[in-house]
Amino acid sequence: SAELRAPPDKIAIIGAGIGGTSAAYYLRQKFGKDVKIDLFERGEVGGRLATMTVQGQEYETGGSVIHPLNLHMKRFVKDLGLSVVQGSGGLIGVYNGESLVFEESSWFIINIIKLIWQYGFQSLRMHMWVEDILDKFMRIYRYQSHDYAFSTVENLLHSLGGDDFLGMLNRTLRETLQKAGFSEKFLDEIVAPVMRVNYGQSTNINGFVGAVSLAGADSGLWAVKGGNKLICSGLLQASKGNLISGSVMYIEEKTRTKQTGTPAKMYEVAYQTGSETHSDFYDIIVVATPLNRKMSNITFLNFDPPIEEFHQYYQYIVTTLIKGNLNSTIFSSRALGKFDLSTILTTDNSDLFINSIRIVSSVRENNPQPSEDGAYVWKIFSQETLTKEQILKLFLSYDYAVKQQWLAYPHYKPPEKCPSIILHDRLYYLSGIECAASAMEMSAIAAHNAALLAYHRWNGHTDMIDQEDLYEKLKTEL
Ligand SMILES: Cc1cc2nc3c(=O)[nH]c(=O)nc-3n(C[C@H](O)[C@H](O)[C@H](O)COP(=O)(O)OP(=O)(O)OC[C@H]3O[C@@H](n4cnc5c(N)ncnc54)[C@H](O)[C@@H]3O)c2cc1C
Ligand SMILES: CC(C)=CCC/C(C)=C/CC/C(C)=C/CSC[C@H](N)C(=O)O
Repeated sequence: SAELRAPPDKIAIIGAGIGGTSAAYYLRQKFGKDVKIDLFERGEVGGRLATMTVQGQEYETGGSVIHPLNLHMKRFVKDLGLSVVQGSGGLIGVYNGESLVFEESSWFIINIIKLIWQYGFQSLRMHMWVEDILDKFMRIYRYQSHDYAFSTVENLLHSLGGDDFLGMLNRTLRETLQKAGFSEKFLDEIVAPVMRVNYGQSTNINGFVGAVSLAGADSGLWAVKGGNKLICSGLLQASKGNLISGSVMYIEEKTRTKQTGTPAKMYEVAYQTGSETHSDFYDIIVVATPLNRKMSNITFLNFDPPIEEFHQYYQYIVTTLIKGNLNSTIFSSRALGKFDLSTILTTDNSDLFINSIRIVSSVRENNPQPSEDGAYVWKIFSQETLTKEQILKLFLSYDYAVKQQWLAYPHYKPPEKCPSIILHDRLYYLSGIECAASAMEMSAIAAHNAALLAYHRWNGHTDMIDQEDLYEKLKTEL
């Protein structure tokens, strides 16, 4: 086996969302029990995995659904002894501002006939297109289980799907699907509404995130019982990481004399807790938050060459939870009691003030439970905060409304140039993977990769980084 250097004394992780906490978990696995791991978090553990309470029950307001083939998330749930709840099915409709252009039926066979009648076999072809991409995407688990790491997001994607995967970053989903022969009607009425509910954007997002978004409309989606953020607190605990509640302000490289008496290059992390400023020194840093002024506001001081400024614009989205009785007549002429849709998606129509609205279950239930008067909790995604007039238009009556604003995910604008993972010698950036696609599993994959990369670079194992033709090489291994 390859020779190992003494492990680092101290590692800092900035951000305790799913990216930061899974990085702590994998770094502990790689570097062993003696390294001190500090996680800096200025808000809540969980980050964009968060819940809000409506009349005593908690509901997801950020990252909510997990794909059945998201193997890191599945593994965390198993290792941490958590339970899952299955995504409730329910019927979906698509509203274009005037009428429902597509409406699911509770009869499976009627649905199939409807889909074929309206769109031919495009729905089936779309399913196969996504499945093919997912199939290649799954190669990452094999690479990571053999400890291989990548120094750029582009190298990682190339190892999974070659030039086709990189090409998807450079073209819009619409262009990609048009080339594949999908009709404008199908793109407008089925694909665009899925992009709006999942990423609050149009079909002009890059093809890769488009495919992830379509996977997010697959069946079998699940969530963590009690809230997805339980994974983050669980990983933090399992990794024996030390949580520091504070906001990191700057990082600077300095030469320090270690306890052994030898001088070493270390990173100073300066952070604020309340009105006090503190600082500490680290051998390795993993940045697990999007690096831009609005989101993390971290300055890199005196680096030579300087660390580039990141300007990725993040999409503003509002999640509103409302317990009430929907005024279904604005979507359909069907009598109030006969309206049976539980999700309404919308087409790309700038006159619409919502992206989607759907009935949700609390974090402890498999199925949504109405109150005695038949009111459900509805989750609405919108580009702006809903006004009282808009809420009154949507609901015949409502008891309660709460909202959460997000800079949710990158505003995708292909061609995408992904930020470097290696920002400096021992300074790693995990959130750059969101340029390809933002999802819980993407952050977990980036975290595993960053931990492997940090470990191999620390030990000089360059043969474990950016290996080409990995798929072919590993095919022959047992
Ligand atoms: C409304 C919404 C719905 C979504 N739905 C889904 C979904 O259904 N499925 C899915 O897979 N994904 C979904 N996502 C995406 C998913 O939530 C994110 O991709 C994922 O949670 C990102 O995790 P992260 O740890 O990389 O980043 P974050 O969760 O953003 O974590 C970064 C952390 O760093 C902290 N931080 C920032 N700056 C500093 C600083 N200077 N000092 C200290 N701490 C700092 C922040 O407070 C934050 O907690 C959704 C996102 C949103 C917003
Ligand atoms: C990373 C891979 C291969 C799959 C992830 C698929 C997935 C779960 C995508 C969802 C991404 C996302 C940002 C969803 C936001 S909204 C979620 C849900 N539709 C809701 O209404 O709350």
